[in-house]
Amino acid sequence: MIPATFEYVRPTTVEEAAQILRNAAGDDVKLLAGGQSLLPLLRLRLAYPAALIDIGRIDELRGVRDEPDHVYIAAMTTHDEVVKSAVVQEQCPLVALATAQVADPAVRHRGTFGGSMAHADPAGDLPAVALALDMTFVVLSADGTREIPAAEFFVDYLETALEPGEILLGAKVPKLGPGWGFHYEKFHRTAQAWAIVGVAAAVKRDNGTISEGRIALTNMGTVPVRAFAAERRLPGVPITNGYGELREAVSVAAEGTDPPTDLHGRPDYRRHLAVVLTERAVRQAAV
Ligand SMILES: Cc1cc2nc3c(=O)[nH]c(=O)nc-3n(C[C@H](O)[C@H](O)[C@H](O)COP(=O)(O)OP(=O)(O)OC[C@H]3O[C@@H](n4cnc5c(N)ncnc54)[C@H](O)[C@@H]3O)c2cc1C
Repeated sequence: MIPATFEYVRPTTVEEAAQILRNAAGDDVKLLAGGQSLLPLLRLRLAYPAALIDIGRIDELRGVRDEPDHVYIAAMTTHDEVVKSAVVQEQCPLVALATAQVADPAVRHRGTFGGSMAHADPAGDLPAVALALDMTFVVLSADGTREIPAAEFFVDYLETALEPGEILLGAKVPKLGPGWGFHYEKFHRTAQAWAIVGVAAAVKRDNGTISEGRIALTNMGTVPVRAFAAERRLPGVPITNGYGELREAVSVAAEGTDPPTDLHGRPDYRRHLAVVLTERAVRQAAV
């Protein structure tokens, strides 16, 4: 289908984009990042904004910065740039591991880190990573910048804590330091498909046991979910070949989730997958 008619503007600075957004208050205006989620919605006429603000030419919204206690990933950094960033690979490898599993190379060259977070698709791979790593989102609002912890950012299906007129500038990814291992386990039909269920795991190892773990689940509800019940059971689990204690610890991984029913599975199937994939993710992260 052909999208409904819309105005198109392409600012070159964040301030210009913010001004256009402010002037358009009340009108249905959308930011256009990589277009990989928004353009299909337009073509299907599931969205028909009066205007699109293309932020693709704003240089200050691109890039990765290595700061003393965090890595800053700017919103318009493409998935491909994130995967290839040496800073991301070294300082926050979970982001690189998960982003490498987003869609296919064509989508990764256009789609952006910030677009994935702002779109907040529960089947998207990066929101769960944001939760597992306790990222902080940096947002430009009418009164200046404000910060939103990942735990408060994803509000509902395709809905975030971003207010109308706000622009996601980027995210701070805390550096977790030595001893941590990471893995993103994704169960999908084909190599480039969306997750039926995904698991982001960060595990701290200490003298042959797990001393701390963080687990977040993709597509187990309308928003990504932290598997706190399983996390609480991880400290003290030995990292051995048998892993009987690990299996026992992660058996509660799906507790508190509300997975969807769709063509790819019912909630009980997804809960089963969440447990199996959590065991795999933690095991991989711990070695
Ligand atoms: C075939 C296909 C397969 C895919 N498979 C996967 C997959 O397996 N895993 C996965 O995680 N994703 C997948 N995606 C989605 C992809 O990751 C997109 O990149 C992502 O969902 C949206 O990013 P974008 O830059 O294209 O944003 P856009 O589509 O341009 O925008 C999405 C939404 O976010 C808003 N927005 C964008 N940037 C900002 C900002 N800076 N501030 C405020 N609001 C903003 C827009 O207004 C819009 O509402 C797939 C997409 C396609 C087309």
